[in-house]
Amino acid sequence: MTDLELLEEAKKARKMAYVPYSKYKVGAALMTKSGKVIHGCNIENAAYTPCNCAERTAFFKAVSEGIYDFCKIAVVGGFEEADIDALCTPCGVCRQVMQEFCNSKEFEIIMYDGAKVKTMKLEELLPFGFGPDNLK
Ligand SMILES: O=c1ccn([C@H]2C[C@H](O)[C@@H](CO)O2)c(=O)[nH]1
Ligand SMILES: [Zn+2]
Repeated sequence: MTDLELLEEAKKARKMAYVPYSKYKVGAALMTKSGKVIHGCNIENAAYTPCNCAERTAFFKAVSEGIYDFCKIAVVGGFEEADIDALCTPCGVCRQVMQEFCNSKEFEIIMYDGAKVKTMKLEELLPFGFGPDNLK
């Protein structure tokens, strides 16, 4: 699957976003090394703190099913009524979750601003990250 196709999967995932508070819908499509795609959307909460980002929804869905061989993730975000108009970069918490399960030199984050695709390695988004290797 190409990066553009994975972005299309993220757009499909975005349709499920539960965002009564921010109205900002995010979709993620997480791909494994064997080509399986796991969708995630952001899920908000009246108490705000329990809000879950689209990226973490995808990761936790996968891990809860025993899937760990992650290859890349596509992320798209934008306000409910608008299209995807600006780059939606993963928040710090989601970057940390990626660090837990992915090789930061290899794992790619694919983003889209409505016109251009931007692909970054996790290592670029989270330099000097603290992860499982630090506790070995
Ligand atoms: O990369 C991001 C950035 C934000 N959000 C969500 C969290 C919240 O529901 C809304 C506004 O921050 O967007 C994500 O899901 N992923
Ligand atoms: Zn996040």
